This record gives sequence, structure tokens and C-alpha cells, in this order.
Amino acid sequence: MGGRVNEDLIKERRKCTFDIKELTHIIDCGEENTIKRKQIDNYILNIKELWDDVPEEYLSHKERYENAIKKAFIVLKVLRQLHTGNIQITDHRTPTNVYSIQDGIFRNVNPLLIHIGLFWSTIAAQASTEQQAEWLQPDSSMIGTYVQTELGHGSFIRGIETTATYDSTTDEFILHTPRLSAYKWWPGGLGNTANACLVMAQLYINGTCHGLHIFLAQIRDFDTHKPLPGIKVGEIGPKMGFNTADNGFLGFDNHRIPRTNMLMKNVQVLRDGTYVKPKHDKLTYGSMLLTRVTLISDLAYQLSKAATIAVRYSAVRRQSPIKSNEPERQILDFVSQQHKLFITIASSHVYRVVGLWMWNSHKRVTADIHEGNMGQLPELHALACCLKAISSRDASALVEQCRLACGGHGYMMASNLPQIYAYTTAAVTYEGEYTVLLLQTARYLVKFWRLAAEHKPLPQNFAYFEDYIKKNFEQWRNSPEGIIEGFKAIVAGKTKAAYDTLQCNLRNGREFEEAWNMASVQLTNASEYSTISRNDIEALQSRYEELLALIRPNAVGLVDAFDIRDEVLCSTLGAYDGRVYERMMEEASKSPLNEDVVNESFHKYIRPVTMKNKL
Ligand SMILES: CC/C=C\C/C=C\C/C=C\C/C=C\C/C=C\C/C=C\CCCCC(=O)SCCNC(=O)CCNC(=O)[C@H](O)C(C)(C)COP(=O)(O)OP(=O)(O)OC[C@H]1O[C@@H](n2cnc3c(N)ncnc32)[C@H](O)[C@@H]1OP(=O)(O)O
Ligand SMILES: Cc1cc2nc3c(=O)[nH]c(=O)nc-3n(C[C@H](O)[C@H](O)[C@H](O)COP(=O)(O)OP(=O)(O)OC[C@H]3O[C@@H](n4cnc5c(N)ncnc54)[C@H](O)[C@@H]3O)c2cc1C
Repeated sequence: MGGRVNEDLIKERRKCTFDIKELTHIIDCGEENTIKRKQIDNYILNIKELWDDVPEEYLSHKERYENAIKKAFIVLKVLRQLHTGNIQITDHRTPTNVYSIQDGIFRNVNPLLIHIGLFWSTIAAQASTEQQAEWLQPDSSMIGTYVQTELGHGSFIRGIETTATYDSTTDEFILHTPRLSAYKWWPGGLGNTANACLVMAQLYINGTCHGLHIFLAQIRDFDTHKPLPGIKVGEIGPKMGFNTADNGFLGFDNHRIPRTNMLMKNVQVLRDGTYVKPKHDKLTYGSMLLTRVTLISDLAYQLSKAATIAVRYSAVRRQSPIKSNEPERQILDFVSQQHKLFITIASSHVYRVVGLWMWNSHKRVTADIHEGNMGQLPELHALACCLKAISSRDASALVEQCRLACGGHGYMMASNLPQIYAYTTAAVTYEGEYTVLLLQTARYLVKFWRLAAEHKPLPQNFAYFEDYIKKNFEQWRNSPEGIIEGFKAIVAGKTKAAYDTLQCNLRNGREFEEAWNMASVQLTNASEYSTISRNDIEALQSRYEELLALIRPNAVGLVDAFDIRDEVLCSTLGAYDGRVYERMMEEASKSPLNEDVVNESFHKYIRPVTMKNKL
């Protein structure tokens, strides 16, 4: 759409006091990534078939999938071309925005996300060298997905009921779904697209259950795409979001696969049925760990999209004067609006930095695991659980806050904020539900509190538990370091309170698991345990308000630095030129309800009633 840039946005950009490009390079993890991202964007933008004329919301459930899958295979081809042009496809998980253009293509989710993001990466991480040589061929016919959750079990995966029973007479595993609750349910791409999958199932050898293991199973014919005999597979129906992806269900009726289809890098079943244990029995959960780490950066990016839309809109939108004799003000001038939006910008940066840090930690710990050293895995797991949980919860709350900050127009699908919210809030549940993951972190903290309470040696990371017990905490200091000390006090205080409740429940004769359950609200909530006083809080509040005023002139510059193209934002409210009302009117004109001046329903249903007595 041509036309001049909105005058208010022009003024905002003139006010900016820092180098926007420099911040963009920092966000992209280096100028070379910015350049690479723009090259990929430009290349993909020129592929006409990837860009829709009709807004996706006007398509049916079936059309949405068909449109998305058409685009997904064009994108896959491009990714392969980029790969051969020395841009590594395996880079897709690094916490940079090089492939962010896909958010614009799908406005939702790539139906091959799990194929690219989980299927291949799980094979790469958990299959033996021989298996990888066979399966990771660039011209492979496999389109795969990651099949773990069942109708009856998602969080408590030890409860998974699908079985893989070794038959030594034929050297095969028999995959079986014993009852309705054992049907696989949810995996992305399973409904219509995948012809293969990685299945999480309970391994049985000679009547002994060895727990959960991952198996590669073909489920559809590579040529005809019909389900193989013994496979019942389909799509689960419309969801709150993710409707461009065909999440599916799957049941096995004694479906046989070769023994060599169990992922055998860390654990093996030999020809005679001998079971060779892994070095750590949670290595099978490795894909969940990696995805939780990756998600933190993805959620930071979703926050930057929401902030860009809401800040630009707030600079363009004028409503109400502050003083009655003045003209109407940009809504960005209201301090309450700044509070809603600037925290979103800040949170995006926080989770971007934390996501990068977690990514590097994951790389380091994985290298250690390759050397046989599992020592750092529990800490990484505890951190990934907590950060995935809070980043998804914060991101969905803040995206919703940005939507509300756009008033009625934020409720329009054309603002793209409802879609970003639906996408973001799903992350609170998938890949480990919020509370369930927080309880994993609580379990880790309580373990170290017990050591502290028993005056046993603690790792350096937990020295602050000892400080808390010895009342060594400093008085509150109103500084970044002081705030960190305050947080340490809160964690220590909360862990102590939860631990004390747990001990009290145990003393009252409860079994540990029940005592844990009774303490679980305390184990997941945070309270104020620091030495902060009422005066300190008031000082912090006024410092915060001063900072809002300092950020205000740079607000548009800060979101411009996220450098998110209009084709990715897909928002009438957030486009770079700020021509909000023109774009809204243009989008409205695309509604099929505007095709006829008089809709045929008038003649069928309305006129017979309204004109009844007059005919
Ligand atoms: C153009 C570009 C195109 C394409 C780009 C493509 C791709 C992009 C790439 C990436 C994607 C990026 C972003 C993603 C965006 C969107 C995502 C889209 C789709 C969503 C996918 C969703 C997939 C899923 O949801 S898969 C299913 C996930 N399921 C879960 O997470 C289940 C949760 N439950 C559990 O994990 C476990 O049950 C549990 C951890 C809660 C408990 O396990 P268990 O009962 O076995 O253990 P406990 O008895 O509680 O504990 C025993 C000890 O084990 C420790 N433990 C547990 N887990 C782990 C672990 N993982 N690692 C290490 N240790 C672990 C635990 O701490 C206990 O230790 P202790 O010492 O005994 O205390
Ligand atoms: C969009 C989307 C995509 C998905 N994609 C995939 C996929 O590709 N592959 C796949 O295998 N799965 C996938 N899933 C499934 C997802 O991983 C699970 O839904 C998720 O792990 C939560 O499990 P659940 O549904 O069993 O929730 P539940 O565990 O039934 O949660 C319900 C409630 O019970 C509470 N609860 C459960 N256990 C405890 C406990 N121990 N202590 C305290 N509270 C508890 C929870 O906090 C929650 O409030 C997807 C899900 C969604 C929404």
C-alpha cells in the first residue's frame, strides 16, 4: 500500500536518541545475521505463491490446512536450497530471527514445524551413527512428527500406555495401543501430513517393562499416503490457534517395526533381547529439554511483535486531551499506557538474552554429556523448566496486555494480536504444562534447601540459601545489584516456607508424595520475602515512573529496532507507515460479507419477517 508515513510516527522517529541499526544488530546476534535475515526475507518475499490475497480467517478449516501445506513445502524447498548455498538448515533453532519470515507466510504456524524442529533433531540427537546415516538422507521420503502425548496422558509421561514389545523370533517390536486412553493425541503434522513418526512407548522385553523409549515407525505408504495396515490415524479438529497445523491422533493395532527402529544412541536392545541401559535414564527426554530452551527465544520474538504493533498504534492513535483545553493526545502519552507497553519491550529483551544464555548452556551441557559427564543435566533441566514456564506465562499475559492496549481495534483479527496471543498461550501448555514444570524446578530447589537446612556443603550457586539461614542478607539497596539480592532472598524465603510446610505434613504422618501435593501451591507461588520496606517500594515506584518518561521519546525507535517487516507483523495497526485507518478500511473491504450490496439472507430470512404485515 502506497502513501505517506503518518506524521506522528515521523516525529517520533526524529526524537529517537540512539542508533536503531546498532540495536537491531545486537538483537540479531550480529550484523552478519541481520544481513542474512534480510537476504532470506527478500528471497522469500519474491515467491508469489507464499503470499495470500484472501485473509486466512475467511478460509474453512480444510482450506487453511491445504493453503498452509502448499506453502510449507515451498518453504521446505527454499530451506534446502539455502542449505546447499551454505546457509545451514540446522541453524533454524539458533536464537536468532533468520527464519522469522515464516510467521508472515503462515500467520500462524508452519505445519512442518515438528517435522523440521523436532523429528529431525530427535533423530540427530538420539539415533545411533548407523541409524543417522540411514535416516538423515537429504532426499529422504520421510515426513515425520514427534508422537508422545496420549488422550489419557500428557504431563505424566511415565503413565503413557502405548507399548513396544520385543519379539525375538522375528527381531521386531510390536507397537500397540491397548485402549482408547492410549491413543496418541496432539502431535503436529500427524493428522494428514506425516508418513512417519517418532513414537514414545513403554518398552517390554520378555514381560519386563523398561520404561519409555523412542521408536521410528512408518505410518503411511510413501507413495499413496494411505495409512498402513494396523494404523488408525486422523486429525483432531479446530483449536484456539495453530489451525494451519494438522494436529492428529494415532492408534496402533499390533503394528510391527524392525528392532533397529528403536533410537539406539544412548540405549540398546540387542538381537537376543539383552537390554543395555542408558548412562542417565532421562536422556530419552532430551528433545523436550531442547525445545523448552528454544521456546524462550521464540517467545521473546512474539513479545517483540506484539510490542511493535501496540507501540506504533499508540503513537498514531489520538484520543482524549490530558488537559481539557488541549488537543487530543497520542495515547502513548498516557503513563498507564506506557506502563502496559514498555514492560513488554523490556521483557522481550530479557527473554532474548536469557534464551541465548540458555542456548549456550545447553550446547555446553550437551558436549559434556557426549563425554559421559551428566553432572550439569539436573541444573539445566531445572532452569529450562522454570524459564519455559515463566517465559510462556509472561509472554501470553503481555501479548494480551498489548491487545487490550489497542482498545477495540486490538480485537480485530486484522490487528494480528489475537493470533499472536493464541500462538503464545499454547506454549504455556505444550512441551510441559506450566505448573508441572514449575514443580520440577521446586523439586530441585527443595533438594538444595534440605542440604542447607542440614548444614551440609552446598554448590556455589546455592550459597545464598546458607546466607539466608545465617541471616546474612544485606539490607535492601535500591540498585540493580540490590534487586538481584532481593530476588535471592525471595527464592530462599519461599523455598524455606514450602520446605517447612512439607516437613510439617510429613511429621503429621503424610507420605512424601501427599505432603508434596499439599505444599504445591506454596511450591509454585512467589511472595515477598526480602528486606524491602514500604519506603523502598515507594522509591522504586517513583524511579519506575521516571524511567517510563525517559523511555517515552525512544519508544518507537525501540520497536523499530526489532526490525520486523510489515509482511511478518501482518497487522493493520502496527505497520511501519502507521496508516492505521486506511489499512483497516482496506482489510474490511476484503470481507466476503461486503461482496454483495444486499446479502441474499435478506431475501431469505429478514424481509419475510420485517415486511410480513406489509406484503
Ligand atoms: C522458514 C522456517 C521454517 C521452519 C523453522 C522450523 C522450526 C523451528 C524450530 C524450532 C521451534 C521453535 C520454537 C517452537 C515454536 C512452536 C512450537 C510448536 C509446536 C509445539 C510442539 C509441542 C510438542 C510437545 O508438546 S511434545 C510433548 C511434551 N510433553 C511434555 O513436555 C511432558 C511433560 N512431562 C515431563 O516432561 C515429565 O513427565 C516430567 C518431567 C514432568 C516428570 O517426569 P518423570 O515422572 O519421569 O520424572 P520425575 O519422577 O518427576 O523425576 C525423576 C527425575 O528425573 C528428572 N528429570 C525429569 N525430566 C528430566 C529431563 N528432561 N532432563 C533431566 N532430568 C529430568 C527429575 O528432575 C527428577 O530428578 P531427581 O534427581 O530424581 O529429583
Ligand atoms: C498446540 C499444542 C501442540 C502440541 N503438540 C504436541 C506434539 O507435537 N507432540 C506431542 O506429543 N504433544 C503435543 N502437545 C501436547 C502437550 O504436550 C500436552 O498437552 C502438555 O504436555 C500438557 O499435558 P496435558 O494435556 O496432559 O495436561 P494435564 O496434565 O492434563 O493438565 C491439566 C491440569 O492438571 C494439572 N496437573 C497435571 N499434573 C499435575 C501435577 N503432577 N501436579 C499439579 N498439577 C498437575 C496441570 O497443571 C493443569 O492445570 C501439544 C499441545 C498443544 C496445546
